[in-house]
Amino acid sequence: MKACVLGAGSWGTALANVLATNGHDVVIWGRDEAVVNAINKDHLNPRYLPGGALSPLLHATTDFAGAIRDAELVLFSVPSQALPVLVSDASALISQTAVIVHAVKGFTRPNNVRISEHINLVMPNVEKRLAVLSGPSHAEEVVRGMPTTVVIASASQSTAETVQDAFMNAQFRVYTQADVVGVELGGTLKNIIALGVGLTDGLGLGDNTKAALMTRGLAEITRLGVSLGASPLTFSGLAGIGDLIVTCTSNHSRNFRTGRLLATGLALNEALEQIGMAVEGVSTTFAAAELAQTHQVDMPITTALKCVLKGDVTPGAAVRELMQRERSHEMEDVGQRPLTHHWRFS
Ligand SMILES: NC(=O)c1ccc[n+]([C@@H]2O[C@H](COP(=O)([O-])OP(=O)(O)OC[C@H]3O[C@@H](n4cnc5c(N)ncnc54)[C@H](O)[C@@H]3O)[C@@H](O)[C@H]2O)c1
Ligand SMILES: O=P(O)(O)OC[C@H](O)CO
Repeated sequence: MKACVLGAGSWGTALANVLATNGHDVVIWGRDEAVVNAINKDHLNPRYLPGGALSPLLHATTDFAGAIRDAELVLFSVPSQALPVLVSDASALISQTAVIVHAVKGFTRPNNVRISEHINLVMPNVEKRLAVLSGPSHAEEVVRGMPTTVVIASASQSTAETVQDAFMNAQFRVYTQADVVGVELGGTLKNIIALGVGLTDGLGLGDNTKAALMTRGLAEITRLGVSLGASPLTFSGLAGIGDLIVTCTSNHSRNFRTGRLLATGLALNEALEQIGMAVEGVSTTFAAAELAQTHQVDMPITTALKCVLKGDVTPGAAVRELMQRERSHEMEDVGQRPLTHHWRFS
């Protein structure tokens, strides 16, 4: 299969490498000439994946149109903020029969639209050729061939299976799913919770706190997901709890590490500069807080984190506020729960 990967950062490089290892004819497009040259000459991407040896069959280019031309599979793998321009630029170049995949974990801003929703708006009639790749998968481990499982969701079973076949190998196991909304939202919303868990780690709080945030975080992202049309079951799968675990417990996670840096007193822009890569959880926190308001979904952790990111409250005060809300029944909020808590600082 002739495949084109748009985005030569950590995830685009790791996924392109999986396709190249599987024997596909892969070209990866990047805007940074130094990264492109390193992939072609040294079979490395030291800027984004230090030490990860790449397949010598993987070819990189800065020629956007040339990369897309004749591709049977086009994969978008850039941060969500870069996605809309890229989709607009690529839409007229992508073949009418190509399968389109995206691996982006975020919303478009400021309208808070899911990425596949955005692609469907810009490229009408692609829904049956469009798939989402998500799940617990740090690029650093994928490029080293560590056993990894992901999920491909599409409105078309045949498209999902085509993409499954393209990526699947002995180290990279791919499941299919029909719940596009749930798979997209699971991978996107877990980043909020990873930021929060990183904050508590940075504050020196314990494992009880992390487990509480992960569990109650899953409850609230599921509530929002269900109100946006996702199946609650998807949140107990790879794109839900699977990705939540890997992001909240790993030093590879840029979201987790950003939270930890914020707890040391760094300003948000300083923390993001230090990470130097996509930290989707920041814009996702604001997007989710707005969606929660619109859909009247109770998301106390997201609301507290939004206030911390805005600098309206310290991380310690946010934890205290979360712990001292009015008493509640754990399973009362499996479905949608109306907003009840009035935030002092929201
Ligand atoms: N890194 C991972 O392990 C991982 C795993 C799963 C999903 N994701 C998701 O994949 C998406 C991409 O993240 P990443 O980890 O590759 O980020 P990254 O920071 O490692 O790389 C981003 C890449 O996008 C490029 N880019 C940024 N702005 C651009 C623009 N305006 N136009 C063109 N290219 C631009 C950068 O040059 C870089 O090559 C994110 O939504 C992320 O959540 C990442
Ligand atoms: O490094 P993060 O926090 O963007 O997480 C990467 C992946 O989404 C983990 O599945």
